[in-house]
Amino acid sequence: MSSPVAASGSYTVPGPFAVPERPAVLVLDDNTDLLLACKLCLKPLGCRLLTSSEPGELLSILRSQRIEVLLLDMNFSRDAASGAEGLYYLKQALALQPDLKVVLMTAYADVGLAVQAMQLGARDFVAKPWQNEQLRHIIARQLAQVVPVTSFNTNLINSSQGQPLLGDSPAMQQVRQLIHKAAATDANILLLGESGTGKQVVAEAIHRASIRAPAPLVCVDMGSITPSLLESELFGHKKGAFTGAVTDAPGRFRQARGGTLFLDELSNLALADQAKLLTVLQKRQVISVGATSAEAIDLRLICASNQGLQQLADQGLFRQDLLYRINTVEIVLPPLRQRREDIPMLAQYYLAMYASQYQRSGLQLSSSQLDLLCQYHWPGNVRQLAHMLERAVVLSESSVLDFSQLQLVLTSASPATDINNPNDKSAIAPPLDATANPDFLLEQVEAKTIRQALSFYQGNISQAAQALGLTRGALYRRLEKYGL
Ligand SMILES: Nc1ncnc2c1ncn2[C@@H]1O[C@H](COP(=O)(O)OP(=O)(O)OP(=O)(O)O)[C@@H](O)[C@H]1O
Repeated sequence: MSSPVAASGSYTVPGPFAVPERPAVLVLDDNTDLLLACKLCLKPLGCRLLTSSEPGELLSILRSQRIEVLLLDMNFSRDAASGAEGLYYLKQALALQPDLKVVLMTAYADVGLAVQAMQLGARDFVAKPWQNEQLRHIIARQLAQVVPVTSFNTNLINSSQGQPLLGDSPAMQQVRQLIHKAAATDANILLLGESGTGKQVVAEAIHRASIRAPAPLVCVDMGSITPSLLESELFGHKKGAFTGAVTDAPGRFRQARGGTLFLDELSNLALADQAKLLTVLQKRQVISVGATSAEAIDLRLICASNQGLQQLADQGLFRQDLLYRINTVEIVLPPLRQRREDIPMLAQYYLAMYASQYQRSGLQLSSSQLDLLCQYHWPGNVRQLAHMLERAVVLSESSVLDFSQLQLVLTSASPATDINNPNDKSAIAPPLDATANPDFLLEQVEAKTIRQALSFYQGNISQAAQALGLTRGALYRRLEKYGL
């Protein structure tokens, strides 16, 4: 890829991916050291950066120039800790510029304040002290909403604007370091880890932190593509190439031109299709179905799998040469039960997010309930935790969240397990108790069948969903419901 960074430092990606004007981020904090740290941290995003230590200047800055994102401290006066000043300036800023994307800087304990701020219109918050990578992702996520990258309206492409990668445990710090190193290169990356550990979040983070960020990130769930259409979906087709090909279609490789192609659930690829993918990667050229000439491709490839691809290669189910081609950098996402110290932060984040979304102010997480969350073994990882918080926010009748209404077995902590290891069954939750209420028998049967399907397909969500006649989304909802 030719470098898109011009001498001025502005992005000049040609063609449809050009960014018309650099958006501006204003950082407002009375600590000048922190302002400098923010400048250095956010510089790689390529946006215009303004800083001010004078909250009184906020409105005049907003009146004098276009600001897209405001990173706002909550306390300015000496010894102030209530956050009232931050809320005051937040309201003022949004009254003047309602589409301003405000990210607040809070202390960890300020979850109530963060909820209040998000209800007033703040878009996100970042807990101090932050990891640089985390702050960059949070701001990049807001910028992504004002700098439209080319998007393709199909169900194979994730339309979300991204999710900050949370977690400061030693395991996640190692992941961040790898992301940082890999993002700076154009290397192919393989993301491994159980379902729900954040592989897609990491893929988005790598894309956003890379030089290819202004171009599209195209996500393809290999498990959801009909095998007979795979070649056409990935490489495109010419009009008339087969019945139903009524127009030319570019295919995902071309759609990701200049950017990143994320192939999720790669273990679902049949051996014959693996050979085709390998040829494309070796030659760095694609040929549409029905076309006669090849076209060069320029993209970064990120692949993901919740099954160990080396194990599959050892069993002859995955091509070793393809594995070597895609795993230049390999990042293994740890299961949540192996980084329990991240659970409070994740729980608070999702509590604030869903409380804001469902307009439930004043919700609290008691320390005993938080302990329960920290003890649970979370076979569905962060996805399950997020769903659990959402459900608790919706169902809770008092201001203190209560997880007892949820049909999850939160009482027993299971040992650390590896879902990629077929011999390791301890990630499976204990069975629900039918004797407590015979009406649940039908649900028991459903839970058991799902467990069997998961065990049979060795944790492969797409294959299990297909075998059960469910969409992946419907299967995820059931996994969460039964605590599987
Ligand atoms: N570190 C994290 N910080 C914040 N949210 C996270 C994190 N990891 C995962 N999530 C959330 O959990 C959910 C699942 O994440 P994601 O889709 O990235 O998992 P995955 O490993 O790709 O799962 P699958 O293998 O099933 O596709 C998403 O809602 C995502 O936002």
